[in-house]
Amino acid sequence: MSAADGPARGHTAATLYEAAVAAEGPGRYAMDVGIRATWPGARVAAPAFTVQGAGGDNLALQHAILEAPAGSVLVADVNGADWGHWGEVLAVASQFRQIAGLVIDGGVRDTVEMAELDFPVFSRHVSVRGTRKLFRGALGVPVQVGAVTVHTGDLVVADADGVVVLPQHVADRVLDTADERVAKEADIIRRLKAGESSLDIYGLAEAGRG
Ligand SMILES: O=C([O-])CC(=O)C(=O)O
Ligand SMILES: [Mg+2]
Repeated sequence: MSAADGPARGHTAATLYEAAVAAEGPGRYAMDVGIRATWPGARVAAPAFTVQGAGGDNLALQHAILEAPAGSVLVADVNGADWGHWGEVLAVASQFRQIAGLVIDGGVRDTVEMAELDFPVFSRHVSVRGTRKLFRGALGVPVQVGAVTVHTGDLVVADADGVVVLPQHVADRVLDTADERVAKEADIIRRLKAGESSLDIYGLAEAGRG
């Protein structure tokens, strides 16, 4: 488990999504599938610091880099706009301040450089078009990102499968449920490797017979 996995105890986004549904019932725990890792292997698990910006402008993001606590992940709404709001320069600035990554409902650029920097970024678009720097936006306010309302302090876990957001008041319960789920799956995998079928293990042999 790397330091970046600490707040999520090393659990994946998919495990935490299932654990959230099991522990809390149906809800919007996952961003829509349009918000994706911008480079293979990108992952982040950290508390959110929210940014309300404007499409085609990255001044709010530049302020957020200075305001966000070390260890947080920036979660930004720029209205889904397909400009390159973020790139190598802002990633380097963020790393200097120990910001853990970026999730943005909009576009970014310099994705190869961000992979080389090992700076995780999740975005709706990748775009070469640069932005204005005029709108200071609002920091730390609730934002709508990937169809989820995100508050500063929510636990964000993002990987190759997508982005999960856990409000602070449910995070511990969901993490405990995820621990149990992983232990159960380890046992299922052990039984599969011993030759049992998934239908028998899950009690599905007669399912769907009508
Ligand atoms: O400079 C910008 O506006 C965005 C960018 O490409 C970078 O951060 O490298
Ligand atoms: Mg650039």
